[in-house]
Amino acid sequence: MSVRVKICGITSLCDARMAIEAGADALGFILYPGSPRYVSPSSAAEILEALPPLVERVAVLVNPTAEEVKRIESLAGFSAWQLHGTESAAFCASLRPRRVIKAIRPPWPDREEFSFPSAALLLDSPSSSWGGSGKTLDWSLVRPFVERLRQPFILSGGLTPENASEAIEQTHPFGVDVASGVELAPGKKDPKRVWEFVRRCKGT
Ligand SMILES: O=C(O)c1ccccc1NCC(=O)[C@H](O)[C@H](O)COP(=O)(O)O
Repeated sequence: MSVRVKICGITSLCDARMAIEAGADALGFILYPGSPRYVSPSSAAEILEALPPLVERVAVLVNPTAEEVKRIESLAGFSAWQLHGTESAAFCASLRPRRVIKAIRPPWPDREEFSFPSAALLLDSPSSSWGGSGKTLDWSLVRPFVERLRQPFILSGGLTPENASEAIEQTHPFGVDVASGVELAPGKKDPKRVWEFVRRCKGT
């Protein structure tokens, strides 16, 4: 099975279409106003409405309230919810039956904590910002942690077209996620790097 690829930090329809054409399985929209890749829920909604089917549409949030999730849900057709802050396992579980992707960073939390079936874990690198840091995760920390996980995991943190193959070989993720490694500038994707990233990840 080829590795699923999520291109994160999409801010325009043009970049969304380009990433899908390149072979991305999922697109991430950062609804956190502090991010240089911020897109408002209403702008994201316009992009989502113009997209073809069979593409995962991921809302990326930092410490949202349940009301905020409901408000965004009423505006835009997201298919998964990526939580990038300090959300508890109980909060993630409270969002069921929505599909939740919980971002975590080393030192890893107790693996039992996030083992409910609707969740995937996204392993990101330690950083002083919430995400999109471009810092590479120490891949040697991954296998010992994921060995007994019951759900799939997504590798992220400093992935690029140049290091993607090695990262996948070392960690065997279900999926990979990239933001800054395929950009011309924060919030603007580089088509050449997106295509090359997907090609390296899927081995095509
Ligand atoms: O990218 C951001 O600006 C961001 C801000 C706040 C929360 C999450 C954010 N990004 C989420 C992602 O899924 C990134 O792809 C992930 O952190 C990896 O980023 P990068 O190291 O730049 O590939």
